[in-house]
Parts: sequence; C-alpha cells; structure tokens
Amino acid sequence: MLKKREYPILEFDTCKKSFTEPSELIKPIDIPECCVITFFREVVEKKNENGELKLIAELKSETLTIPVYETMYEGKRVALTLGFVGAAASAAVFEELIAFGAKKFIVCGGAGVLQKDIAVGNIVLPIAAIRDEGLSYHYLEPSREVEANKHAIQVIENEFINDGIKYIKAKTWTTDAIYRETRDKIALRVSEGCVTVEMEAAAFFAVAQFRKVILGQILYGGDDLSGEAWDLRNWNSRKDTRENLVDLSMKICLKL
Ligand SMILES: O=P(O)(O)O[C@H]1O[C@H](CO)[C@@H](O)[C@H]1O
Ligand SMILES: O=c1cc[nH]c(=O)[nH]1
Repeated sequence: MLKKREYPILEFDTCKKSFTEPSELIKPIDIPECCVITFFREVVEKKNENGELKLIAELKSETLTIPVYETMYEGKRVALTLGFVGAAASAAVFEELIAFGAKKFIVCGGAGVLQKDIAVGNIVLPIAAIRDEGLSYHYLEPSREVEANKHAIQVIENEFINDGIKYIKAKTWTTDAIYRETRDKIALRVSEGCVTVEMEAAAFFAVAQFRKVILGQILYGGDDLSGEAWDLRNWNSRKDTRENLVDLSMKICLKL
C-alpha cells in the first residue's frame, strides 16, 4: 500500500500501470502520427467549414465532445484537434490521442503575460513549466518544474529561425486557479523566470514524459498581468495570429 503523506497530492505512486489503463480501454485508430492540439476553436471551425478537414474520431466527455480531424499539410497527413481548458481535462484528451496511436504533438494556445514588453501575439516557447497544478503530480515525482521535450524545443526553434519568427524562450507558470493569480504569486513566479501563465503546459509535459511521446508547446502573448491592473488586451480576437499559429504548428509537427 502507498505511504500516506501529509498532503494527498504528494502521494506519488511509482507503479506505472493504472487500473484505468488507456491502452486497454481505447482501441487504436488510423490516426496520423503527427497531431496538433490547439485551443483556437474558431480556427478549427473555419478550416472545417472550408472543407479542409476529415472527422476521424470524437472524444466524448459528460459536458462536451471534442472532434478529432485529419488534414493534409504540404501533402502530408496531420491530425488536428482541440485542447480542453485546464490541466486535468487536457491531459485526458492527450492520453486518448496517444491511445489512438498519435506519437508526435505540437500544442498551440494563448497565455497571460507576466512581462510588460511581451506584446499581444508575441510568441513564447516554453522550455519548462512550474507545476502549480495538480495533474502532473499523478505522473511524475513531486518537483517544482517539469521540462519540455528537448528535441521538440530544438525543432521548434529551428523553424522559428528559418522563418525569421521572433520568439522568447522561457518558463511558463501552469496554474489550476485562474481566479487566484495574486500579486505576490505573480511576483514569485516572475522571480523564478516565468514570463507567461496558462493552465495546461505542466500537464502536457508530464504526460508526454510518462508516455514517452514527443510534445512541444507554442504560446502567444495574451492578456497582461504585469501592470497595476489586469489588462485583457482583446487577446483572443487575434484572428491572423491564431490562424498562422495553427498552420505553423502543423508544419513543425511534421518535422518532429
Ligand atoms: O488559449 P488557451 O490556450 O486556452 O490559454 C489560456 O486560456 C485559458 C484560460 O482562460 C486556459 O486554457 C489558458 O491556458
Ligand atoms: O491561465 C491563464 C490564462 C490566461 N490568462 C491568465 O491570467 N491566466
């Protein structure tokens, strides 16, 4: 039996096998090896309306169904689907995609910025995430941070450099509690080297390590938490940034 610790979240189980093992519950499908998970729903919907996507699966949960599509990028098959907001739900979607047979992933989403000079739309490449969420503690021993996959970081950077895309390489703060981002917590995370805050990176990195699949994440600067008051900056209406990022993610994913 597991040793009881003061806090349940620290009771890490080294046993790799789950009672609910995804590979025993979910049958593999004919899914492309490369899969882009995006949080930009309107971009996926537009591609679907334009007839660019083929539905290959549906990930059902109690409250909503996430479509999994396949598309072609420069003559190659790539899967395209949506993330589910929050570490726990995103990790479940990710597990199911792995069980289907996908092996290489790029995630693209937005994040709050903790540094004033990161404009809306600026690209951030997270190299590690501060584990201020719960999900990753079920996959990896407790630690402050989880690193992103080094190969994925290299491939993403090569593409940014080749395409002349400016980017910031830094840590991100993954939180479960969007409405408990306090001044002092923001200052602490900045002192630890974080430039963004979001809700999924630590979970994606932890599951990827545990399942031995390749995953890289690309964020773009959204709302601003670096000033006196929170500034929405209309970040989620940046149509072009979001469309370009999904296409760029497909291009990079096929190079992983
Ligand atoms: O645009 P996305 O990637 O969803 O980013 C951020 O916005 C959501 C919170 O509103 C969380 O998912 C967080 O990570
Ligand atoms: O998690 C998040 C995402 C965007 N903006 C925030 O302040 N927090």
